[in-house]
Amino acid sequence: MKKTIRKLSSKKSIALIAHDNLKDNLISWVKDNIIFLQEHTLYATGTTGNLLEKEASLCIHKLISGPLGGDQQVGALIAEQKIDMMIFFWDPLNPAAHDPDVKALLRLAAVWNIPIATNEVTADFLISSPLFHGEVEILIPDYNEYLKNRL
Ligand SMILES: O=C(CO)COP(=O)(O)O
Repeated sequence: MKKTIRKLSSKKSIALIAHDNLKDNLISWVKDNIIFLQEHTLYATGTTGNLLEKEASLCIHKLISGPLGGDQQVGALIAEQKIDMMIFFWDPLNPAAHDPDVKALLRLAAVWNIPIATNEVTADFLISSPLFHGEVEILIPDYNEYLKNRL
């Protein structure tokens, strides 16, 4: 597929998500990195977002809780190019009722080529990258070209 360039500005829109067994880990990671994160626009699925607001006093755009559609909402925002990066503390050891939604979310993040971390160590790598703090160009599907070829 033909690609085009998308610019991620230095102020990024970041989705924060954690499965239940990893919510405490995400809360401490966010607290540890609050000085960096508070510069950006933050989104989160329902429970994660409410906990982060309470525990880390951050202002967060809270979506619906994951099992009730929140993962799909994040996926839709990624497809609309409204999310620049995703930190998802994903639990690989526990099956969830909404696993198809999680898979769909990860797929859309790959399609739209945004940086994602699905564990804490990768989140550390992302947040300590110079690219996190600056403007970045990424390659994404050229939607206009894609549509032109199909019509
Ligand atoms: O289920 C989730 C991710 O798949 C997260 O949803 P909550 O933040 O509502 O727990």
